[in-house]
Amino acid sequence: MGLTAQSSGIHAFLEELNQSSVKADAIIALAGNPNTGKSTVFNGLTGLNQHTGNWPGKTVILARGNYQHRNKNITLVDLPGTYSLLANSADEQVARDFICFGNPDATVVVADATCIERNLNLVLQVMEVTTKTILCVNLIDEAKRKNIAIDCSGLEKILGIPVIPAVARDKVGLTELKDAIHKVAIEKKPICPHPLIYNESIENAINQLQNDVETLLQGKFNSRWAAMRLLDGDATMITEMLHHLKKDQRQEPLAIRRGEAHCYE
Ligand SMILES: Nc1nc2c(ncn2[C@@H]2O[C@H](COP(=O)(O)OP(=O)(O)OP(=O)(O)O)[C@@H](O)[C@H]2O)c(=O)[nH]1
Ligand SMILES: [Mg+2]
Repeated sequence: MGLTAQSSGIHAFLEELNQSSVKADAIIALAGNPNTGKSTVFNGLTGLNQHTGNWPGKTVILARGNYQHRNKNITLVDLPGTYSLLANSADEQVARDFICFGNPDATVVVADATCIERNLNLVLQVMEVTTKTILCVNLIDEAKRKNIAIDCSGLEKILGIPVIPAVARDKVGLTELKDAIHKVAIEKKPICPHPLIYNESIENAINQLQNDVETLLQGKFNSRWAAMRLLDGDATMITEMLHHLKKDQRQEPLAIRRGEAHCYE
């Protein structure tokens, strides 16, 4: 596919996904801190049905692959490892842009059970962008070896999202993960991530901006999260949002559909 300045990045990647020979019933982002086992989860789910390519316009390699579960075709996108959505590197920008603007049907964050606190930073950020977040707590075997026990059902209650324990290297937990993805991305099972509440002055500033931001974005992406990025003065994010809005005025959104935001019980 020929690339132009306007078709580089997220839009070109979505066009490529759209033109893929396998038509997806759902597109799932696989995110997480570096070295948490994302690719092991990806390989465990997709087997040999994979394709690796460059993110258009950047020297970042991305793998995407497919699997079938309950007669549905699921496409997984294995994103580069990232500590934060407040992107600094090209890798982090790619992961951020796909989660924030690619509108995946669900985002699975793979976390390392041996250092869950550090990993939860990204989980909380993803939950601020999308309600359709699933947490996969991987490396449970390593955690056990270190006498660390993770209370996944407790985490599920605190966060308000599905939490699936896994040992991806031994394919443990992958069926449960596929079931969770099915519920969120295909059945549109309601999820209500518990929102992070900031101190009063920050919340006031967000509230002041959010209505105007909502008018501008018209539901294209999360207005609370966009208002926070404006308050941050995150220049690369603001540029990307503007680019995304201009692009949307010229053409209809591509293959990725908007899901409904509901509550997970
Ligand atoms: N013990 C154990 N090791 C695992 C598990 N899952 C993955 N690993 C190992 O952890 C290492 C990193 O796994 P990857 O799948 O490459 O991790 P990643 O998140 O894709 O890494 P980056 O793409 O570099 O961010 C590899 O050596 C895997 O074999 C697990 O559940 N238990
Ligand atoms: Mg990897």
